[in-house]
Amino acid sequence: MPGSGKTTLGRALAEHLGVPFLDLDAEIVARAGQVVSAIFLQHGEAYFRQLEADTLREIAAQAGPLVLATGGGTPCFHHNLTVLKNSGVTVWLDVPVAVLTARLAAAAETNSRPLLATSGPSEKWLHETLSIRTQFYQQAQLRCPADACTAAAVAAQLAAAGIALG
Ligand SMILES: Nc1ncnc2c1ncn2[C@@H]1O[C@H](COP(=O)(O)OP(=O)(O)OP(=O)(O)O)[C@@H](O)[C@H]1O
Ligand SMILES: O=C(O)C1=C[C@@H](O)[C@@H](O)[C@H](O)C1
Ligand SMILES: [Mg+2]
Repeated sequence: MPGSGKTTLGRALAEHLGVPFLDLDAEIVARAGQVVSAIFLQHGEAYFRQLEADTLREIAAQAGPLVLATGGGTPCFHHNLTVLKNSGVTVWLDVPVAVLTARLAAAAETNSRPLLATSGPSEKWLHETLSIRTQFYQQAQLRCPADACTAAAVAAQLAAAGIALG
């Protein structure tokens, strides 16, 4: 979900594991030459979802281990969850709406997320969206609850499950 800590944890996990980190939204922005909000505004969500699906498939086809922070909606469109499952270990950052709301509000206050400051997801949107998306998120191989979303905790889950990267 937006604000669940994908970028923060993803970067830390990549460092912990000694592999590169990629952020799918950032890759989409680099390809499109436009920020995500501008892609949505100018071309609409369907266009963004196609770009997201295409970019994901390009990354999945790359050789070499990496940690990928997806967008919040990525696993819910264009059979992307199958692509993710077939190419790596999937991790669900299971963070309650109350925590997401507090984090997103704090981030908007610092103005680091100008879009959220004006039209970011409301608590209502977060509730409705999480309830629709849970069916996808819960298919992740690993689940990391909000209070245990650390790189070391995920690495320990990977080790306990006998999953080696490479
Ligand atoms: N485990 C955590 N505990 C407390 N705060 C956290 C944690 N992880 C991330 N945060 C904070 O929550 C906010 C959102 O984190 P982050 O940007 O990593 O989330 P995201 O899932 O990548 O968001 P987005 O959907 O915008 O890409 C940031 O202000 C970050 O500092
Ligand atoms: O949750 C979502 O649907 C999204 C999350 C962002 O990471 C972006 O991928 C985009 O804004 C859509
Ligand atoms: Mg992020």
